[in-house]
Formats: sequence, C-alpha cells, structure tokens
Amino acid sequence: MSTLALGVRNLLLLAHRVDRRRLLRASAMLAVGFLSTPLIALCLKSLTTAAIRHRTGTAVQLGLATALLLVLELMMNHFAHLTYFELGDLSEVELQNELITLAHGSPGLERLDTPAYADTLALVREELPRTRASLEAVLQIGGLALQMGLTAVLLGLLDPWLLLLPLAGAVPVAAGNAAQRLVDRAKERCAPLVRLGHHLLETATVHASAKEVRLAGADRILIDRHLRDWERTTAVQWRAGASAALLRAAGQLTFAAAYGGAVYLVVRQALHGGAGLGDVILVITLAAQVSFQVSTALGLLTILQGAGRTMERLGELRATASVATVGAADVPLVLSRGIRLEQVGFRYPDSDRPVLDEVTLDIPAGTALAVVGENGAGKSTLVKLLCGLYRPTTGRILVDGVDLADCDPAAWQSRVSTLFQDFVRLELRLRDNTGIGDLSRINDDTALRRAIDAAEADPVLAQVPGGLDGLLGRSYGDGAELSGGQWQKLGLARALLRRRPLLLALDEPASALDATAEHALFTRFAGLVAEARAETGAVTLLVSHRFSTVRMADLIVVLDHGRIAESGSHAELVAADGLYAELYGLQARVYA
Ligand SMILES: Nc1ncnc2c1ncn2[C@@H]1O[C@H](COP(=O)(O)OP(=O)(O)OP(=O)(O)O)[C@@H](O)[C@H]1O
Repeated sequence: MSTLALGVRNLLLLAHRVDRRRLLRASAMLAVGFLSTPLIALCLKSLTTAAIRHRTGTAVQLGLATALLLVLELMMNHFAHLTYFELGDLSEVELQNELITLAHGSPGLERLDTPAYADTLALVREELPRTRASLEAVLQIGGLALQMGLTAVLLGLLDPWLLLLPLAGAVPVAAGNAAQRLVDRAKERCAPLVRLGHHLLETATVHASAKEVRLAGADRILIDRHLRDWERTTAVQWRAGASAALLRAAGQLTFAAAYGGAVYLVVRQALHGGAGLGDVILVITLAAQVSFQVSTALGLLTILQGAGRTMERLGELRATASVATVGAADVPLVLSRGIRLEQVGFRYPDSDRPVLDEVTLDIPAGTALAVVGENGAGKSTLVKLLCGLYRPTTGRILVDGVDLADCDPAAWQSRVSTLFQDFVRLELRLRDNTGIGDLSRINDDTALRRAIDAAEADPVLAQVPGGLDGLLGRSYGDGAELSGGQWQKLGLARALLRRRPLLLALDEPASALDATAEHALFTRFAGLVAEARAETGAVTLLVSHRFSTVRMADLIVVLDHGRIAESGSHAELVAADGLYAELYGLQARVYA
C-alpha cells in the first residue's frame, strides 16, 4: 500500500474507532458543500442561456438556486469543520496514548537507547500535533474527489476532449508526491541534528540549566553550535526543498497549458456555432474550479503524504513492540537463597564497548550490599540490570535460582523499589509524585504519609500548600518549587512506598541531601534493611561514593571498568589493602 493510501486508511479507521457518528456527519456535510461548487457552474450556464432567451422567470429561479448553492458551499464546510475539529483532537489523544504504550511496550529499555528507534519515536512525537490537520485533509480530499468527479462528468458531456483537463491535473499531483518524498527523505537524514538542536535550545533556555549556562558564559558556544547544526540541516533541507519546488513548478506548468487549451477549444466551438454562450461560461467556470481543485488537492496530498509517513513510522514502532516475548517463570514471594550474577556482561545498544564484563557475584538473601567505584565504572548500569530494565548481553541473573530472563519483567519490577540517580521530578500533585511508587496505594493517605516519613520528607509535605493534593513545580502550573534535596527525598518516599520488595536499590540517594539529612537517612536505612530482611529476605543495594555510609553494608563490591575488582565486608577490604582501602583512606584523611 502506498504511503498516502496508508495514511488515509489509518486516519479513517482511527476516526471511525474514536467517534463513528461525528465522522459520518462531517463527511455528509462536506460532500454536500463540495458538490455545490460544480452545480453552481451548471446553474450559471442555464442562467446565461435563460437570460439570453429572455426567460425572466426561469432566470430568477436559477439565480435563487445559484445563491442557495453558494450558501451551501460556504456553510457546509464551516459546520463540518465544527464537527471534525473535536474528532481530530480525540484522534490525536488516542495516538498519543498509543505512543506512550509503545514507548513502554518492550520489557526493557534497550529500544529507547537504540538511535534509530529514538529517532523514529522523536519524529512521531513531533508529528502527532498535526493529526487534526491530517484528518481534516482526509475528509476534504474525499469531498474534493466527489467534486472533481462531477466536474469531469459535466466537462465530458460538453466535449470528451475536455476530460483531458482533469487528467492533466494528475500531473502536478504526481509531481507533488515525488517532491514530498524528496523533502521527507531530507527530513529523516536531518532528524538526529534537529534533535540535537532542540536539546541545545532547551539547555540554553530552561530554568534548570540556564543558570549554569549563564555563569559559565556558555551561551555563545551553545548559540554557535546551534547555528552550525541548523546551517547543516538547512543546507540539506534547502537542496531538497529547491528540487521539490522545481518538480512542483513543472507539474503546474503542464496543467496551465491544458487549462489554456480547454478555454481555446470551447471558444473556437462557440465561434463556429457548435457551442452556446452558456457552454463557454460553464467551461470557463469549471476550468477555473479544476485549477482550484488541483491546487487544493496538491496541498491536501502533501499533508496526507506526511500523515502516511507518520503512520508508517507508527507501524515500525508497533512492529518492534510486538516481537517482545515475555517469560513465564514465577517470581518468588520471598527470597530464601538470594540473587546471583553469573558471568554477567553488558553493552548498550549500538555500542561495542562492554560496560559490565564477566561480573559474577552472590548476594545472599537479606544482604545489605553497597557498590562503589569511579565514575563510569558501571554501577548504575548494574542497578538497571538488576531491576530488569536491560537484559545482560552475556551471562545471567538468578533470583532464588530463577533466571530473570525467564520471568515477566513487569512481575519482577513490581517487587523492586528503586531510586535512580536521575530520578524523575514529576510536576503533578505530591500524591502523584509519591504514589507512582505503588499505584495501588496512590489514594492511601496513611501509606503515603508513612513512606514520606520514612524518607524524612515530612517537612516537605508540611511546606507544600495543599499537602498531599498540593501541586509541585512551576513548569505547568503555580505549584510549590522544591529544592534539589527536597525532590530527592520525595523520590526516596516513592521508592519506599512499595510493599514487600525483594530488591530495594538506591543509586546515590543522598547526593542532594545536607549532612543532617544524610545522617538521618542512613540511620533510617539501617532500619529499612532490617525490616526488608525480616519481611521478605530482600536484598538492599546502595550505590554511593560516601565511604562513611558504605562501610555499614554487609557486602561491598568495588567495580572498576565494569569488572569486580574486590568484594567483601568493610573490615575485609580494609585488611586487603587494595583499591577500596586506598579510596576509603583518601576520604578518611580528608575528613580527619
Ligand atoms: N543509555 C546509555 N547508552 C549508552 N551508554 C551508556 C548509557 N548509560 C550509561 N552508558 C555508559 O556506560 C558507562 C557506565 O555508566 P554508569 O552510569 O553505569 O556508571 P556509574 O558507575 O554509575 O557512574 P557514576 O558514578 O558517574 O554514576 C559509562 O561509560 C556511560 O557512558
């Protein structure tokens, strides 16, 4: 199926699914409006003939009919617009929901890290706001097809040669399609640079990053880089645009020649007595309408070609989502043996550099594990693998002897509580921000308050006007602005809301906290570890650069370039006098 046909078909199916009645009503109104236009030409022909023959009564009736048709032509389009306006918005929301589902349609995050997938996703996201205009174009093109059909019949009845006029209209349409393909291909080639441009613009203008940019005086660098990238994308798109404009102009010139020929033909017939003045009026009016129809069709087809590309891209996203297979092994209710990593290796998609390499580690049930290592050593990646967000490239992760790859990732993830280093700042109600940690408890005020207390975030709750139902952040509304540490405490509350986790993973949970808050957090943390251990034999994993905290763990793992350099208790590692002892000694000396 061609791109264009795919766009039309999918948009119609979507609108039909969203609101069949509105679709039918809008289509009927548009059909009446569009068919009125060639009928006006027919009335004008008869009106001219009646006037020449001095048939006043008939001429008046035809004048009234022409006026009525003119009203229908103008009003029907207007009323149809009111009807399909909402239909377009509903269709857009439906596609947005599907896009969100697709982005989360695979068990892991690998697809989101694949550049080609990320590009397609970004393009569809950018194009979705055009759904309403695309649906409007589908309905208009349907009405236009009826109009062009009636115009062709009227012209053909007058002289079959005049049928060449609508046919000539197909030339600019074909040229327009080819031109649009050129533009689309250029756009796809530029997609990564355009995304970079948006990122640079956001970095320079968004409140969170603007202050660093200002202080560093980096705005000039960002502007230069932005300009350079835009110049490169503009050059590619300008070349494609110029070729497309030439193609379109060639098509339109062909039609202009056919238009001149049609008028010449009927005027010549009139001069030789083969046609009346009414016929000349009919052809001139219809030929002008054909010209308008063709240019309208060109505009609409351009929109539909774009909509077709969006549907193709959506199809690509759907295709990758459907290949994911989900394991059927049960996730244990409680941990009795623990978690074992066997020769685990990992590379991010489209990267040939291993981030983790031959990591073998036994984490007995109930262990408080700390992972330390230099920046980029692979600590956060290890957390993400343990959360089932990525599958190991080699080796396996066993939970009480069950391979995580054989389990449904969603089932495992429902037993995992995590605070990521780059935790989300959800600018909704405080209830939502914390409640997404365990959606079944989003309206359980007691559970929410308990998690907030456990994360030492009760002062934040007290500060937010409206409490649990108060809005956070200023990006979309007049919510409470929180400090970095306050956001982090709420992130921790989110992680602590989940009941009976088997894995509680905290990646740098105190990076934004002050010393008092950090101390309070880790005093609580020891209690949490004991609680989780007693309840489910859960493993608690802490990633931290602060050795004063790390030393409390039962088992400490030192990662170095994706490999385990050392592991053991604090006392064992200090006694071993290796990398851990060196890093610990460095920090201890600084504090001393
Ligand atoms: N989504 C990704 N795609 C490709 N490479 C990635 C991705 N995330 C991380 N990496 C790479 O993996 C390596 C390990 O990153 P990771 O975040 O696991 O390190 P880390 O030990 O947690 O570092 P830090 O202490 O700075 O938080 C880094 O070199 C990083 O560039």
